[in-house]
Amino acid sequence: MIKRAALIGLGTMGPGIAARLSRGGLDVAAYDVSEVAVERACGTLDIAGGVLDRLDIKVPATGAGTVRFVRTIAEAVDGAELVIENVPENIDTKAETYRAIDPLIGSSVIVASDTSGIPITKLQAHISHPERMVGMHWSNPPHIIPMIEVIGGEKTAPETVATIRDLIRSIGLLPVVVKKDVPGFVENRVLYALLREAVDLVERGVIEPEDLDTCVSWGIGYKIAVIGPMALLDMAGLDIYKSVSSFLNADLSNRDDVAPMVLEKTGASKFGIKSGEGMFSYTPEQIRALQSERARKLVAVRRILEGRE
Ligand SMILES: NC(=O)C1=CN([C@@H]2O[C@H](COP(=O)(O)OP(=O)(O)OC[C@H]3O[C@@H](n4cnc5c(N)ncnc54)[C@H](O)[C@@H]3O)[C@@H](O)[C@H]2O)C=CC1
Ligand SMILES: Cc1ncc(C(=O)O)c(C(=O)O)c1O
Repeated sequence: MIKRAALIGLGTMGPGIAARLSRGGLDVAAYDVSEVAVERACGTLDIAGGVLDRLDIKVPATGAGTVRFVRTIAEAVDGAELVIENVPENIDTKAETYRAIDPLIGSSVIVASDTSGIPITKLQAHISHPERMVGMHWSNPPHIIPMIEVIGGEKTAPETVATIRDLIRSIGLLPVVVKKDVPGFVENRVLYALLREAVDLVERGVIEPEDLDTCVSWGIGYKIAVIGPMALLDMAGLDIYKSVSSFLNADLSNRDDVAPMVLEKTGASKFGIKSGEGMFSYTPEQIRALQSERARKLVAVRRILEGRE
């Protein structure tokens, strides 16, 4: 079983992934090109650890692993059996990272990408042992959300997929193997179908952003955590779905570019929480309060869904 992992990229996702892997018994060497990112990651590890305590995530009998922050990519991958690439969602940045790693690792090392949806087949073109490359798509916040997609590209060996699936399972997480390497895999195809429609409704003035969130969170969201989409079809009745989809599908957003509202905001550096303004505005105090309130609620909901309270 894999014991030593390298984590490359410590932005939004990295610290939570490091915390969860070490709680599962892995020793993690963590690296980022940005000193600021490393400092922030150091600061958030303990917070993530506290959340894992509240989730009752136990350490294995062999003991907890460690997180070691290192200064070079070579130190990070030295001795690692698994390298998790977690750099920005840009194929050139990812390819550059693989080129840096490639001469430093042996042919038995698995390289996993946390890409949100770039096909693994495209990524593995930039590495000399493509059979050892796999998608390992965590969901944000990664120390709280237990599901991880596992995706093989055209050249991924089935054993590589099986090893990552088994690793995820062995540390108490929920692997879902995606059978075809489609862009966005499954989670983000479903999420982006929802987000495209949500952005379109707000942009067309059908609803205010706050009301859109109330509608989706208390209508669909709350329900869908308990009853998944396939089960929901049976609960509603396929006859109803047939009738509604016969007129509604044609009216849903089929935009195939990025919505103007999103281009306008990103053009003005309004990225959301990371810049203090996006769809909504946030002060630093509000961000801290929101993050702890969200973690508290997600922990409580997860404990109930797992039948622990
Ligand atoms: N933000 C999210 O909700 C989710 C993101 N992902 C995916 O995970 C990956 C990372 O996403 P985020 O953490 O959100 O990105 P981010 O932009 O917050 O962090 C990326 C980090 O990578 C670092 N970096 C850039 N080039 C590097 C290099 N050559 N070597 C080492 N570090 C480097 C940056 O300094 C930054 O700290 C992306 O592929 C993204 O699509 C996956 C699931 C959810
Ligand atoms: C907006 C958005 N985009 C991508 C992802 C991802 O899973 O890659 C997420 C997420 O919640 O994890 C997301 O919210």
